[in-house]
Amino acid sequence: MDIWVVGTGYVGLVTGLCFAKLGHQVWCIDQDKNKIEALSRGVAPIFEPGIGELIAQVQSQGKVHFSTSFPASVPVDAALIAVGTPPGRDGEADLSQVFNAVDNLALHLPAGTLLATKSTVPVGTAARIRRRLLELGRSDLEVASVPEFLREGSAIEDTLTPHRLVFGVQSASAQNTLERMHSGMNSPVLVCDPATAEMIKYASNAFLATKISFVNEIANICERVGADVSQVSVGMGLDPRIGPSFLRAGLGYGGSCFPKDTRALVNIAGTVNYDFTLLRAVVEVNQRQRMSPLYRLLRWFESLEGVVVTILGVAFKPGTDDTRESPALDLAAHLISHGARVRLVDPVVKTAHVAGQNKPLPVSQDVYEALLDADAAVLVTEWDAFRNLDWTHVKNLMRGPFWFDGRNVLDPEVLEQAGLVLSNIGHKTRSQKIPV
Ligand SMILES: NC(=O)C1=CN([C@@H]2O[C@H](COP(=O)(O)OP(=O)(O)OC[C@H]3O[C@@H](n4cnc5c(N)ncnc54)[C@H](O)[C@@H]3O)[C@@H](O)[C@H]2O)C=CC1
Ligand SMILES: O=C(O)[C@H]1O[C@H](OP(=O)(O)OP(=O)(O)OC[C@H]2O[C@@H](n3ccc(=O)[nH]c3=O)[C@H](O)[C@@H]2O)[C@H](O)[C@@H](O)[C@@H]1O
Repeated sequence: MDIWVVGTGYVGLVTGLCFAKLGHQVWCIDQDKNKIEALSRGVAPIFEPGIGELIAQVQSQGKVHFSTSFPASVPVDAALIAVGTPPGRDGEADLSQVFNAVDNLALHLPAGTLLATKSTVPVGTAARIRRRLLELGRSDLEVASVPEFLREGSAIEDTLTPHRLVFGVQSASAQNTLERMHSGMNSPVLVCDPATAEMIKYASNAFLATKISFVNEIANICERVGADVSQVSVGMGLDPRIGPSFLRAGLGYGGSCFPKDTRALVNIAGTVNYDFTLLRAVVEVNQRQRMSPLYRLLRWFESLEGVVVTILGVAFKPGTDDTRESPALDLAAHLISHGARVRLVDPVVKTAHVAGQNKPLPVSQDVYEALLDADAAVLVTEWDAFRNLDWTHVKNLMRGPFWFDGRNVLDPEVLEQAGLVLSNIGHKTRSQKIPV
């Protein structure tokens, strides 16, 4: 099949490459000239495991093409919209990129082509797209919703072998086009109407976010009653009705999707006069959770004026260079506003945009250099590179012994043997010095 993918970000690029790997002819179209130039030279504009090799493979087979404009006289069976849907002022999804893409596609797609959204869009967007196409005199295009469920860091595997495919369609021919497009993927398929498909995407992200905020609340209570949240999670997860995933307590969820999609769903509910009380609480808990290292540091130092704090991890999770809504950036901004001197270290992120700073902050790639003369350290992102440090060397490098493990991946005993003091989330504090 001939497929156009509009938007070559974390979703569009991986989607386009994976369809090319499945044997389709794919055009990846993006308005960002730098991205397209890099991709045309075989250079990935994002960090994602395996992406460089996949670009090389499908480019050498002539299966993928990159362009800033819509190709003329090129056949196309389906166009996928994978542009951004960032949060607007009240948390609602800003659909300007989506409708810009729709307007452009309306000028270029031949009659009968399927136009499907991969972007996460509010319920009712497919209907709005259909109305927009009618205004533009394009009632001859099919509209569908094919939400994307990939995770950054395992995006290629998630795309080639998804846990499920959701086809939100209104006609047998749209369903047929999507089935041909995804043939080769051995995944369960749910066929439904577009509004239901759009809701499945938001409901899934909101539910996962709810699990995370729930376990974080449990963690905070564990600290106060002397229980161990890691074991609580294991114990809960052994029940197949609960399952073990998304029960890792920590600094809460970040990234380009959970924070924005939870707020967008609260907003969607509001537009139909429904107060999504539970999800509002999930969002609030997440925001509060991010601040736990700040409060712990304030109790340890009393004042943070001039205190040097090293933040380990700037990406919102390991395996990606994405810093959107990363807890590290929030924490850095708050520490700086309390007078602390913040150092950042991450294996792949090179600079960080921290609120209140007029230029991006540098991010070191050398963890030992970043810890030299630090008064305290906070692990925010659980990159493997931070798990097995030479702790005696770390102790000798640092000016103070205080560590906060925001992801519960460090062994308190090992750090204590090296003379460090470790505080983490949801465990009884071993050192009397650390108040909960
Ligand atoms: N990042 C993720 O892990 C996932 C994201 N999603 C959803 O997928 C959508 C895209 O997300 P990302 O790929 O992360 O965004 P992104 O910001 O990385 O990429 C969006 C791309 O679209 C391009 N673009 C914007 N308007 C355009 C237009 N009119 N024509 C051509 N190109 C245009 C931008 O230049 C950019 O390269 C969002 O709705 C997001 O919620 C869904 C599942 C996973
Ligand atoms: O819509 C999206 O964009 C995507 O959002 C998430 O994927 P992603 O944001 O890449 O990352 P996750 O692995 O889900 O982690 C999200 C955040 O939750 C945090 N998390 C995750 C799991 C957990 O147990 N605890 C926890 O705090 C992570 O640290 C991270 O900050 C979903 O998992 C994908 O299915 C979805 O497609």
